[in-house]
Amino acid sequence: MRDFLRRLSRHRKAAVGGGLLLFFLLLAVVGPFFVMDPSDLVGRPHQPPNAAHWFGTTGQGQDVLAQTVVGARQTLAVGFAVGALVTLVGALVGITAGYLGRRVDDVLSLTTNVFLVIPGMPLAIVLGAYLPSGPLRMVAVLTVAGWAWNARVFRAESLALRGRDFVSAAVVTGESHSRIVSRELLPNMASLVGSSFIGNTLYAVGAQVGLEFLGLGDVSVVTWGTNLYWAGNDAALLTRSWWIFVPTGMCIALVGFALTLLSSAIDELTNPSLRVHKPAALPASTAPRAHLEKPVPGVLLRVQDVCIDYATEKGASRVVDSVSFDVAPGEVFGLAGESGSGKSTIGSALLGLLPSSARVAQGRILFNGMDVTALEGPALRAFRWRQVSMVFQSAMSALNPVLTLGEQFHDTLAAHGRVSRATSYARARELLGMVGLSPDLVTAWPHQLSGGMRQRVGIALALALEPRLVIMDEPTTALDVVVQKELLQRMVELKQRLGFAMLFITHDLPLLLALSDRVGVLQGGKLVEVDTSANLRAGARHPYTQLLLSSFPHLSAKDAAPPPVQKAPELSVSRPSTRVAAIPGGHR
Ligand SMILES: Nc1ncnc2c1ncn2[C@@H]1O[C@H](COP(=O)(O)OP(=O)(O)OP(=O)(O)O)[C@@H](O)[C@H]1O
Repeated sequence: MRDFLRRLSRHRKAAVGGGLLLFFLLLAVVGPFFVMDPSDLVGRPHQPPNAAHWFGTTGQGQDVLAQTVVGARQTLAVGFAVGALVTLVGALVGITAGYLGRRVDDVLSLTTNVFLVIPGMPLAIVLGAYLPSGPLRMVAVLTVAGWAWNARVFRAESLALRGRDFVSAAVVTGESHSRIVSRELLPNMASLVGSSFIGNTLYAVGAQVGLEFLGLGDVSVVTWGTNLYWAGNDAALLTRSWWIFVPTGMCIALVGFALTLLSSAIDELTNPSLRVHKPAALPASTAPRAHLEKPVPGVLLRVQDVCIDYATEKGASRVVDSVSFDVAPGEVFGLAGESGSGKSTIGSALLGLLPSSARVAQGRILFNGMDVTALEGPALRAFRWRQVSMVFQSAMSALNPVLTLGEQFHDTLAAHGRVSRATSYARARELLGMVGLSPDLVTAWPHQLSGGMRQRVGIALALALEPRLVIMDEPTTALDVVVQKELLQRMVELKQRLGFAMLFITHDLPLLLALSDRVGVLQGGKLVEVDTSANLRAGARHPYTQLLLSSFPHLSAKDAAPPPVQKAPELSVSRPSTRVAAIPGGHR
């Protein structure tokens, strides 16, 4: 929390928004002591700004400056009170419904939905007509009209958090509901509470001014809303007395602007994908930008001295360091290394899929002589999938949940040329059959498939345009060993049939040795060893490769003795999984 507040204080939008808001708060608290009574008739009506009345006078001869300053007090007080109450009631109802579920959720959700279908403004007008006048009426009316959509947001968030491991852990350790809500759920919703409060305050200021402008507030009290009400009543527009409503209008707009900036700053600080990194965080790329050169015979992909940096708050962080390797046409090249060694980052760079916070700072990635790092726009889109495709790590989330499989194939094929739906579906059937699935699944939805089936669909999609290289980024993670084995067998058969090259990324070195022609081993972003699988099996040279190999259990007594391990320099190896996959003709 302290860290968040420190970052908030350094955020430019938060500083501007917070500064503006502080100014208006000071104006509301201290300002009224320094201006004349806003109700006194102090001059002639409709006087433009002059030395005695800096903002001029109203249609009745009151001082506009005094009305603007004094009006801030009640408007902001009601705004913040409603903001806090709407957030509190919404959070209470939403979290209770989402966390407790079942009956409680049914009742609270029904109540919330009833309030949601009643339009807010008419509800506020009706309630306003019956409640006794005064600022408390405004607070009550706006809270009743505004809490429901907030409850929806909090319910959704607590439903998402309720299923998380740390909440389950708290439940099984016997913690009380109130403790789980206050210690586990609420701290994880701090940013939502903050941005909801600011959004609700913005709603409250706008709705309050709107109601008062319509004459539904207490018109005898000076607020920004009643200032506008009286400006309308005194024909300020007809008499072109702009000074009567412009100052109040400007104040409302500036408070809205300040609250929006604060809300946006909280979003940016709490949502990693919105974080803005200073351009200075990444040094200029020194990668040459040659677009095309003569392809080298026997080399399909050439990764040449590639360095990749991520922009972080502490500056550029190098996660791939001077990596070089070649992949020949039809070859299976394995990239191994512990978690975080940079494997997926390299895979993403090959397809131009690095996030905006990352960049190839040095080196070249040549695909058949074409510099992939220099590709942009339509050229990059045409290159992806037709030349190089990818099977993604997460079988569960790689498919679009709202499209049938046939539509996803059609999307892929149509993105690379005009193709009728009938042709796409025919090709989809053929590809599904090729990966061992029933062609009839073309009409199925992703949620109807198991993890293994979805990953087969992922492979079929990757082969749809017959690319020359397929990147397999941990394609069998989260699948059991039997499905894993079937899937890899199928991939090997397809590779032999179709002749594409494969870049296989995994931390499972024995699996790679069984599957690949050659293997490169990454440690901390550096490629420490590249050799044929046969040579690595016979005896890895680098201590890190030896350590990776020795960390897997062996099935036969002969293999049980690990290869001699030298002390690995600067090494902290997280033990990879103990999966052993038997591939036909593969490793041991
Ligand atoms: N957006 C990012 N910003 C900063 N650093 C990042 C970002 N994404 C990844 N990294 C860092 O880059 C390094 C390499 O990550 P990468 O995902 O390529 O590793 P990996 O070897 O594929 O790991 P895994 O097997 O767990 O997927 C890691 O240290 C990671 O923390």
